[in-house]
Amino acid sequence: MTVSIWRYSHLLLALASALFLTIASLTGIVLAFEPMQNAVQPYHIAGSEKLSLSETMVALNSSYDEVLSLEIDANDFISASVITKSGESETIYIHPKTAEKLGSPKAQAPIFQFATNLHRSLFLKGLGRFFVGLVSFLLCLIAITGLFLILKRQGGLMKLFSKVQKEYFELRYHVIFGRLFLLPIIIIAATGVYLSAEKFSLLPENTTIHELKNAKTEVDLSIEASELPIFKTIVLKDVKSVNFPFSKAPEDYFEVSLSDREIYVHQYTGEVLSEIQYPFTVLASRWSTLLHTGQGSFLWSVILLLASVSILFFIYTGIVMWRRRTKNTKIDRVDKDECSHIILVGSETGSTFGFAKLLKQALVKSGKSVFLGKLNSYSTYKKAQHLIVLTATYGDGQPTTNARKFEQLFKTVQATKKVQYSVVGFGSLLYPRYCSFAVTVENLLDASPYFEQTIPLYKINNQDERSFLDWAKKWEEKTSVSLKIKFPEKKKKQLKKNSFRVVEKTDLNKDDTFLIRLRPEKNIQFQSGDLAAITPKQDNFERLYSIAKIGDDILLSVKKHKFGICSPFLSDLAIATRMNIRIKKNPDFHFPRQAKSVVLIANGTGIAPFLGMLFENIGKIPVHLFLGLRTKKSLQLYSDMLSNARAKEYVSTVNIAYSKENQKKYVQDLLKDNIKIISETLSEGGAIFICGSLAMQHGVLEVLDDITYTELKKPLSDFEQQQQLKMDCY
Ligand SMILES: Cc1cc2nc3c(=O)[nH]c(=O)nc-3n(C[C@H](O)[C@H](O)[C@H](O)COP(=O)(O)O)c2cc1C
Repeated sequence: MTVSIWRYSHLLLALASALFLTIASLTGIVLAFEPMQNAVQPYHIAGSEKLSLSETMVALNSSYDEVLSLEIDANDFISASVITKSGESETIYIHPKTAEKLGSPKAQAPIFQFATNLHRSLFLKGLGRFFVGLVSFLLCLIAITGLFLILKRQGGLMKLFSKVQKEYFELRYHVIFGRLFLLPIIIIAATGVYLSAEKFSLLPENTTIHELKNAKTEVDLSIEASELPIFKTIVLKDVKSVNFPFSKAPEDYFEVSLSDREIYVHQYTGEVLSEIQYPFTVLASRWSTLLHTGQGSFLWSVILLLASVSILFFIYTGIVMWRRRTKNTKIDRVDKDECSHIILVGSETGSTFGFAKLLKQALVKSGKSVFLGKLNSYSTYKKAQHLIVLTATYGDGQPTTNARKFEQLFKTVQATKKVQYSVVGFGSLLYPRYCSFAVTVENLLDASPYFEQTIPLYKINNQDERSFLDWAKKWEEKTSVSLKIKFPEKKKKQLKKNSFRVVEKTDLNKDDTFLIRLRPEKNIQFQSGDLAAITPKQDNFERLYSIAKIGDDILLSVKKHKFGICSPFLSDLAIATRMNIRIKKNPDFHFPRQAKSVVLIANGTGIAPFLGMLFENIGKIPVHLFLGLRTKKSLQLYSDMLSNARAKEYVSTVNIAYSKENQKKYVQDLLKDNIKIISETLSEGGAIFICGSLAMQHGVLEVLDDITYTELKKPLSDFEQQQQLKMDCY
């Protein structure tokens, strides 16, 4: 079955039951506290499970006038109905060894009574119980469809717990918590269904009845039951309840309920007069109650509590995801034949539509007429000049549901005029066939004489906004159409501002690049690879720079852009100037001191974090640096630090490619010359870090993919899933 069918089933089931599930979860949360509260009552005596029933009987007989019954609940609290020496009838918790009264069972607290009624029947008696049973069944189906969706997303059972693709918060944590709470939720739902089925007598009835043997009546009446061998061999752990004989008459007997069977025992001979093995339905019912209510287990009630909270979280995040998807996929009605710019989208969960809408807005702002549609609606476009395809890839390189017909349509719809095209692939490096449907579309368009490529296929990992802006810049340069794409401001976590002082700054080199060293005025915690968020005085926009930690200072490598704002601002700072910087932790980009080996790949100013990381390599693990620069002179800025690191054996090899020297070389070429280092690092679980421009990242990823396929017979995605690939590109 395709992903979309699972997804729609999951959504429909969830929508159908959301209200009842909310009530069931809220009351479930309240009810989870009941077994927790019970479990901490002081009525359980450690080690009592190992005592024999006979020992407790002796203690009871000597302490009370008469004993009517004994019960051991899920918390291992032992209660007895007794008539005391003063003739009062009482039900009390007892000490199993001394039969001393420990307390009295209390009635259920009103809050738990209320929650139980609402949880079980919504105060609607039979009808309510039916609904609750039905919703439990739907929850089972939701969990099962959810499991399939997670398996599809993660690439199978073996990868269930591997890295989850970076997405917006609600989707990402729907998946992360989904795989964590799936099992408890299935258990809650299945036991709920079982208990409801039982209430509606849908399960086979337990019809076995005791057939009593003829009990001996000529017996020695002086024998104490507690002395009988049978009661000495039964341990309290196995006892559920005991009904003591009504009278001393030999015809009256003990009714003993054990974990797996019920026995009637002659009170003078100990003979088993009848024995019934509990059928499966009784045991299943007992287990369902325990698992559904958490009775007797503090830990399980905590898990039930968390699972109930998680259901509310799934309802909330599910609604956010659904709203996002429907909002993004709403298409406005514009005549396709009137537009000069056609944007066609392949999107499953709506995020690609989000990008397409921003693109459309930017084009409209530039005075273009734009049609935005799905790839499945591909047709002829009378006035089209540009076609831009933005498409995601799903399920091992397949198109999205709304792009499935495109290939067929493209072959049958007869194009009528020449159109410029550009394809943007949205995908994730976690999947072996990265953006492969976009490649299919690119190839189809490329092969058609009616379509002419504006810029080559551009692949975007994890809906990265910076990459989309990079594509837009490239497209803009080629078409001279201004694209002012603005992503909506995200709510940023307010990071603490720290005051820094400029302590060192180099002159600009030939590439207009400089190093700037800033010292915090207070002691602060950060690491190389973290990000410095800098807001220049001239505007209010924050820029992120990957930092090196040198001593306690931060070191930035900055390229001054003529028409930039932040880089000229930094370049103009005088020594000793104070400024505020927020430090954003970037734990996925920290040097792994425990790794067997590390490869660092950078171009230009992307070397900055590595300048700090090298000096963290105190264990002197093999570290190979691959660096792409423009000219030999570009290296001067970093050469002292690199020589120092080499002298201290913090770096094993430094490989540099110059793109503007006679022998033009890029960092990708260096990797091709050092296949062994790359494949060994990956196969022994080491990490590869990439920092620098997005264009470099694209080239490097292609080479790495080739190396893993040819050398290790695995796709690069396998290593991305193992979190061996760490990237910070811009
Ligand atoms: C179940 C599933 C399968 C996926 N398969 C691939 C794949 O084979 N190749 C790829 O590059 N990306 C794959 N992705 C990633 C998506 O293409 C990527 O997240 C995309 O940005 C989603 O866009 P949308 O929200 O518009 O559907 C997959 C994602 C999911 C959830």
